[in-house]
Amino acid sequence: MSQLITVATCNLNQWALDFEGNRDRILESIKIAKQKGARLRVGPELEITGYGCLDHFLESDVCLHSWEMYAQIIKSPETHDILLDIGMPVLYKNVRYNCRLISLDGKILVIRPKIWLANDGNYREMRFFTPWLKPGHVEEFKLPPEIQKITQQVYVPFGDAVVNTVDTTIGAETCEELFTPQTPTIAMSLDGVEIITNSSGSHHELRKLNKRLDLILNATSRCGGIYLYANQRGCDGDRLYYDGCALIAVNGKIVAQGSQFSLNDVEVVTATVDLEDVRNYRAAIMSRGMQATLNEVKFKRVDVDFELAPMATRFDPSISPSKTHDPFYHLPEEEIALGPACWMWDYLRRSNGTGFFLPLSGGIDSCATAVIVYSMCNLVVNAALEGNQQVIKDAIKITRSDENWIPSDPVELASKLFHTCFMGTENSSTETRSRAKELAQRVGSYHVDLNMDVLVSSTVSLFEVATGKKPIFKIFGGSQIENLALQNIQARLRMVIAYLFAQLLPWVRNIPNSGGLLVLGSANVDECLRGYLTKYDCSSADINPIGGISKTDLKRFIAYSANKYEMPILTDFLNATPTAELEPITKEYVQSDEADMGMTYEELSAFGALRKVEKCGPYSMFLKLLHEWTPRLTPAQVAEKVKKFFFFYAINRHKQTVLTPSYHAENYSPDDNRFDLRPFLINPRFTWASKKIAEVVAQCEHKTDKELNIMSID
Ligand SMILES: Nc1ncnc2c1ncn2[C@@H]1O[C@H](COP(=O)(O)OP(=O)(O)OC[C@H]2O[C@@H]([n+]3cccc(C(=O)O)c3)[C@H](O)[C@@H]2O)[C@@H](O)[C@H]1O
Ligand SMILES: Nc1ncnc2c1ncn2[C@@H]1O[C@H](COP(=O)(O)OP(=O)(O)OP(=O)(O)O)[C@@H](O)[C@H]1O
Ligand SMILES: NC(=O)CC[C@H](N)C(=O)O
Repeated sequence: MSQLITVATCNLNQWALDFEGNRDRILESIKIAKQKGARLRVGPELEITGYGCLDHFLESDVCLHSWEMYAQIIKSPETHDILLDIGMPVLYKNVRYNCRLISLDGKILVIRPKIWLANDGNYREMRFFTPWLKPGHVEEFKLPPEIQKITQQVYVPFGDAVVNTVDTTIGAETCEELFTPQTPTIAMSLDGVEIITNSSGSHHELRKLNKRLDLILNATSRCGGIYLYANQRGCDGDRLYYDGCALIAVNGKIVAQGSQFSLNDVEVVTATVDLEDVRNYRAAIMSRGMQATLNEVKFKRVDVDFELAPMATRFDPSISPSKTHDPFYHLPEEEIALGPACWMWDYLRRSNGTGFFLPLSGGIDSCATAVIVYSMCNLVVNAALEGNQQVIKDAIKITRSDENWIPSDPVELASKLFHTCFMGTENSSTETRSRAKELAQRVGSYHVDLNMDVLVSSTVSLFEVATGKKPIFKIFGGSQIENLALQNIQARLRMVIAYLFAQLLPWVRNIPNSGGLLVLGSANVDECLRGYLTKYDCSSADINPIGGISKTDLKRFIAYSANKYEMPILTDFLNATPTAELEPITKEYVQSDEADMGMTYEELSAFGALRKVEKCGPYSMFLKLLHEWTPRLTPAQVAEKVKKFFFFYAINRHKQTVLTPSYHAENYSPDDNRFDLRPFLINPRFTWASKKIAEVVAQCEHKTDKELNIMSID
């Protein structure tokens, strides 16, 4: 007979160190889970502190406040009558662990420390936590005195134990553990654990969700079982956007999937599932049965007198199992429209900002940034119309609006919080100026159109007076160095103007009690990688929503937005050649990004992925591209391109150290702060690798060893 149970997992928008806010969102999720009839509620990893506290985890205050919040949660009668799986750091024998605390009715059943910590890419868990390197091992943990008074317990099991209810067995897995070759799910499921919880702090990256879902579906398809995935969602204080997508899977099929991007701070996902389905599924696979019989890992079971299916002995026609459905994925262009927009909203409300200021050039990148702000305004309006009180409250606070105001039109909202500025010089074309103006009108931003030639010429004159030398552009006979200096001064002055306007525009507009605006930067990931930007110019902003996105993806996003938001002006941006407009335009010469860089944006994406994702140095990148790009290019041309890429990457690496914090979106991001740790003084000629590349080129060109005069390299 079927044994139906209702279980809940959730996406919570936690904020690092916001103990009370985090507590309230946890309480809210428990309340909703109970209202939906769930008997088990799972929350995200380190939900009490917020996942991204980083070195704050080293402060004993963080553990103390975690216990204080935890005590308030489990002591409240509203959180009783449901099994709770809550995440926080715990200090045991002076060692800090990243833990799950499973409790019922104000009593702790088990504390399960994370065994396999996340320590690559964006993650540094080993800096703050020690892994519990003893799978299956359990010890006794003496609770802090204040907690003893609340739970009436002195010792609780600490380690890799599972919970036995009257009717089933539950085990916890934490985020990264799902990504390991030998996931805890395998041993637990072979030992008869039927429900596995996974509490995550997992960030968004374009096109990554399928990896997470594949792992969950694959694990539950091979092992059978009910899998509850919980995740943090939102910007909890840095470059990452945790992308929720809480879900419930049974035997390789999804029965409930929460949203990936949303402005809802608390989203509870429930499903009604049948324990008998797990048993039937597993018991029908004989090979699995043999492995289970031979399995030596026996988990300590912590018994609790509680049923997940209290009515199982009687058929209840009002309860029916949730239906299975296919996984849902957004298109990458939708991910760009939604992820950075949600991140910016969290950033704006949590930084107590008044709005954004964006230097709008009439090119693709700043255009994409503007459209993301517009997308944010759409999300806010939709959430407000759905009655999201938190969003309405935040919107009123940010825009200093009347307390009865409800955002109902994205253009109106943008007109209150979004400011754009075209900063023209004599090198600007009328096309870029008018494109910027038209886009600003369409999205509703408060737009300033100015000319800054007087500023540029007076700065150059000052230099002339001080040194007696006058730099001139290359096309008028100047040297490369003069040409660069004349470009950079325009770009850098734009940054100074941007900060001045960001500070004073709300004052100009008589916005009451306003602070300044956050300055938005819009250098894309490829420009950053190649260093095709001026250090401390408009790329130096407060935050950059597109700094982790490739030019190719930004173009796809603009094409998608032209339809989605009915903005025909966006096709003009797509059709324009990307140009910095820092050099004079003549009949024979118009500056172009790709010509200037000596490589295309498409090539940059390929170099970027090979360097970072495939871990290629110059030599192995050359070998890989040799297979891919010949015979379209000769081996010598491939070698030239690879060397050129590494040359510019190396000479400009220092720029990464001061890049504006950007939304992390791309797996080949060169972000120096967290994701791509490299030296910033590198010999750009990579001499030894270059010799080895030359050797292969010669070999391909059928030259003899003698002709080559090859050095011994073994
Ligand atoms: N290893 C190292 N460690 C630390 N600093 C280092 C350094 N090497 C140079 N530097 C310093 O870096 C500075 C040179 O870098 P930087 O001032 O950026 O100047 P630079 O890289 O020489 O020129 C900027 C480039 O960006 C291009 N660009 C394209 C499109 C748009 C824009 C724009 O801004 O709108 C710019 C522009 O055409 C030009 O090719 C100097 O102060 C130099 O001393
Ligand atoms: N005329 C301008 N007015 C306002 N801002 C500008 C102007 N030119 C450049 N900027 C700012 O400086 C940034 C870098 O300039 P750059 O010319 O490199 O742009 P880009 O990378 O081609 O981006 P875009 O496609 O937005 O022009 C732009 O994204 C924009 O924010
Ligand atoms: N918090 C974690 O363990 C996260 C690591 C994991 N690889 C992820 O990206 O989801």
